[in-house]
Amino acid sequence: MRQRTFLAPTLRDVPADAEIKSHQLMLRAGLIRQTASGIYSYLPLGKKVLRKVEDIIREEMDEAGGQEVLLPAIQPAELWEESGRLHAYGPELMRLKDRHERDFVLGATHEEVITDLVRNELQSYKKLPVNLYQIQTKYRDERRPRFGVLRSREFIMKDAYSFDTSNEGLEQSYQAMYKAYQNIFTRCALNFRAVEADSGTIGGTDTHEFMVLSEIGEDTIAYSDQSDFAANIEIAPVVTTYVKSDEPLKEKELVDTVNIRTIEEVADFFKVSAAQTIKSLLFIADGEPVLVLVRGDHDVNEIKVKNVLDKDSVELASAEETARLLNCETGYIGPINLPSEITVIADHAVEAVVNGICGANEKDKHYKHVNPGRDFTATYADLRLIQEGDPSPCGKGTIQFAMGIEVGHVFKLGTKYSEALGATYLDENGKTQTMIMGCYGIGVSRTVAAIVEQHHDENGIVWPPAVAPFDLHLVTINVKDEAQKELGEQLYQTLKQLGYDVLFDDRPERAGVKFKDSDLIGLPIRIAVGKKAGEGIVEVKVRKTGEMIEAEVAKLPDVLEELRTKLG
Ligand SMILES: O=C(C[C@@H]1CCCCN1)Cn1cnc2cc(Cl)c(F)cc2c1=O
Ligand SMILES: [Mg+2]
Repeated sequence: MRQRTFLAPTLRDVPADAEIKSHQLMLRAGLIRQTASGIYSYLPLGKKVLRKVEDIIREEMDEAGGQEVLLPAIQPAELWEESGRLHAYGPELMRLKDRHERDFVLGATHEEVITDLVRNELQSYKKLPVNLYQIQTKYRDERRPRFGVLRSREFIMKDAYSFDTSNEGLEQSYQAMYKAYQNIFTRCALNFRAVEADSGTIGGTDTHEFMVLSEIGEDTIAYSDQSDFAANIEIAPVVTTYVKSDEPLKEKELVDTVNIRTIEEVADFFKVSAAQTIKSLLFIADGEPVLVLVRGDHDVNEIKVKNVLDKDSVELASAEETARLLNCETGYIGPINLPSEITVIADHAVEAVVNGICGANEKDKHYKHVNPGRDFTATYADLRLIQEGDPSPCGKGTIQFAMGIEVGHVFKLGTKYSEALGATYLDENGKTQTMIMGCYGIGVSRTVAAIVEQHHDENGIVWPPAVAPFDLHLVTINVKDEAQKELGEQLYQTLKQLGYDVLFDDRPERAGVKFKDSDLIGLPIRIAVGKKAGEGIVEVKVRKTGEMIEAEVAKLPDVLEELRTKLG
């Protein structure tokens, strides 16, 4: 490809609203351009990388027994009505009407569509198990799109769906996908971890997220420093055991605490550590008020609260709701003298508090010498966020944190959708059975951004060869010099005949501009045709290491072959 006509508009300056390196570099190197908030156009360089990642995904999915399909982005609302999800999603699910005023949704995911297809086409156990996948654009109207294509409103996903006749079958499908994901992200040269995760709105049981380690990741991974345990902090179990002090229980006492609201203020006022205080948060779970207690030095894990209560929606009560239900403001609420309709659940750590402090459900008042069991009752569960230094739930080592970008998510769905949509088959005894499903997603466009996050330096992107938009960057330094021009043109043909995908910088630009653009675009190897063209000598540079080699043109094929083997 000749750069003179190639659409790769590079930018010298960092665009103002691009906060992270991958967003900045994908704009500056001419891979993407924003069309609207959270909506991007892929220019040729970006599209070529997308295709490389997609091809790696296809190879591994096909190898794992997947069959590629393509499902519609415009989905009849009736299917979402059948699954019960049409009204479960708010504005994030984009909706439209056709010319006949019929309702449709823009595909945020495809459980309904694929289950509808399978229920119509597969009726016998002989045709199962099956794994169908697609690589397709998804639409989710994120409230706050950010970080370029990492969190956009239109994005490319590989989504796969497996259909089995037994839980053992599902386990095999799940493991096959898990292995395929490990291969995919390894081939994309990503440093990633598979972590135990929460199945969220989709339901189902086991689920793992594939996280690319990165400081700008939005997810917190809790991992053991002495085993391969790793989990999204949302579900990482706390196994700490608490020893109750044997100090004598003192009489509960009501204390004036004017303007003393936060845990820090309370601990400071009573000259105790935060671990001596009880933090109370009022939640509304499917419309019912629930008071959640954690020790003052811990934080509530809202996903654990939701899972323990087994409710569809669990939200922190607003200040108004708190005032209405407890007749005081949030800084003074507590588990004592509660209206009877309010359930109290507490983290295990609270049970071991002796002579603690908590809000008195009265403005400017706290109780001290509070003792769980004597002064209030609660149902105890693991409700707190795990912290660095906590013992690992696997029993070996202690927990450390790392930030991650979720690029993959695999789920055991079970019969949630096949039940709702009646995807059944006749088993070997002619009995009707419900198919057992799994679903498996990869954020393809997000993976491209994650690769840039992990593969760049101060001069620009450093593409791993397997996903680079071109294999080689051939640069004629001075196109006005006959010898350089001639050799450049000749090498362009030779390298293409050797099977290399070559970006040829034949532009009448100054050397400095060409080298800056070349480092920014970041192809693995650059061949510069310069002053020694007359002697048949070119300069070969390895982008990743900066290594420079002067090579005779005749030896270039061998030099490149050697580098290709070394670079992988
Ligand atoms: O998508 C999944 C589960 C798996 C992920 C892998 C591939 C198949 N689906 C979960 N999820 C996430 N956000 C959503 C957003 C909207 Cl607006 C929606 F309507 C539905 C969903 C939704 O279902
Ligand atoms: Mg996910």
